[in-house]
Amino acid sequence: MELEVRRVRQAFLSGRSRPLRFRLQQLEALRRMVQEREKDILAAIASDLCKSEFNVYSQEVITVLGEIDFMLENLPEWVTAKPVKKNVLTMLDEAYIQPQPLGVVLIIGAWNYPFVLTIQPLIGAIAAGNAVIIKPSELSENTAKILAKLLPQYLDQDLYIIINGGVEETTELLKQRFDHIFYTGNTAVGKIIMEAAAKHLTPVTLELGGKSPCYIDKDCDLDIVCRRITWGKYMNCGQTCIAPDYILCEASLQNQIVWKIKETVKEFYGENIKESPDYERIINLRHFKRILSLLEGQKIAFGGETDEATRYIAPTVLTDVDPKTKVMQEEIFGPILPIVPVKNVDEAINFINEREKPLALYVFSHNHKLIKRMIDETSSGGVTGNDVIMHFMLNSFPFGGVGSSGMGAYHGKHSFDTFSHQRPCLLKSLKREGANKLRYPPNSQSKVDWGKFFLLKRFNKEKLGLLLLTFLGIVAAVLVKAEYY
Ligand SMILES: NC(=O)c1ccc[n+]([C@@H]2O[C@H](COP(=O)([O-])OP(=O)(O)OC[C@H]3O[C@@H](n4cnc5c(N)ncnc54)[C@H](O)[C@@H]3O)[C@@H](O)[C@H]2O)c1
Ligand SMILES: CCCCCCCC=O
Repeated sequence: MELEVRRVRQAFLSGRSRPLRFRLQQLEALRRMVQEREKDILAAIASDLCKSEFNVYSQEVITVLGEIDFMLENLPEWVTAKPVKKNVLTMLDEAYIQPQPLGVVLIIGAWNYPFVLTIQPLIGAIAAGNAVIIKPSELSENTAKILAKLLPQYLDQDLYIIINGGVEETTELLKQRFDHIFYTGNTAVGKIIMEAAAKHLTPVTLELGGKSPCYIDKDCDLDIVCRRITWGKYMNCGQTCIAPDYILCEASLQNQIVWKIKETVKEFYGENIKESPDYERIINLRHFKRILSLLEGQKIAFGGETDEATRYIAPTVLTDVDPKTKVMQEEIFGPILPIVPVKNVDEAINFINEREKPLALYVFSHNHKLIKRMIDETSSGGVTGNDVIMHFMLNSFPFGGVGSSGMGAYHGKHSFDTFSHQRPCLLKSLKREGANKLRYPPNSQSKVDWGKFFLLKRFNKEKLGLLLLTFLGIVAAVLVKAEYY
């Protein structure tokens, strides 16, 4: 590992990842890889998650291609230095912010959307001019293999390398020094990553998980609400970081919600869900057993059928769920949807605020004020009102968690910023030394007064015009004198 990281660092130090033209070429090459090897990529992801190729394309590939296009279009503007507002002390200087690459970045991907969650941060890291080590999740092994095969065929082989492996390899990798670590996965491992990063004072972006609540107000169109929730909950068999984890609603709505979700499940996946090309499977036996254990002691309103051999768990809804039970203590990350009755919106807000900050929050209501109130009085990584998942799709939004659901964010310009250092650059002249006398010792009351005048704006406004004119006169005189000599 040490040798590999050193090789990548050497490549970064060569400076070739920095020019805009090079970054654009690499992003174009990545786009070519996705387009030319689409079939191989679709097949690998489809086999990891028992997913139809249509679903792979619309859930992962489209986002990657959209992100590359967005970067190609905007990067020339983002990389340019931005002049900043100046103060009296710097009014004659050049002052700007220059985004610069951080250096060697480690990206650790997750298995549930193994392509987009690995490649989308890579796009940002390349765009910002970094060298990158990519560690895909070992659980989606076919995607990890195809990435290891294809990336070196299209991208610079020294600047962007892929290291495959599990916990042992990741642990070894984390001993090395990076300039940024970008991790997607569960909160427990997030803490391991942060601890390892702290040893080198390496900044981290942690894209973690949590229990994302869904509040359904009684003033809403339940048919539409249940259709949207059903789509977001059972997509990828519930293995989506921003899937609605549980529903909060008044008890009187519970039966209708159950019935409408049941009908929608039938409409989406047919009578025989196992046969549906749109219904995925649980990634492995460990997760399958973990999810089954969440059903113990619960009232199953519908669903609950399982098949260990194929790791099938039917879309399931639980009613009258006690918040103290296991299903409400950990992120479900599977196709089980508990409904927890609450008295009203106040109780729902308290319920959310008493728990860890979720990655997403969903509120359904015709009442715009109620949605705004929910937003104002709670905290979560992102919010969508009257829908689910959709805030992930808008790349002008920063995507990320807050509190235990993560830190930092990415997508679009936010990715570029995450992987850049915003370097303040102040360029002064060696002339005009007279104007600097104010800050050199010996200090005095009059210098302090002038400092207050210029920097703190503690002045009598009526005299401002006169003083400003005097000051400009002095500056002009100093300038003329400096040029003359
Ligand atoms: N915020 C997001 O964008 C996002 C996206 C996807 C998943 N998630 C969250 O991820 C979780 C599910 O993914 P997961 O954690 O099962 O993914 P995972 O098991 O694939 O782990 C993610 C990465 O961590 C590495 N890893 C695992 N154990 C490790 C250890 N002990 N030390 C060092 N590295 C280790 C793995 O090799 C892998 O590359 C859920 O909580 C979900 O909400 C979040
Ligand atoms: C179209 C759905 C994409 C959702 C990606 C969510 C990333 C977290 O798991």
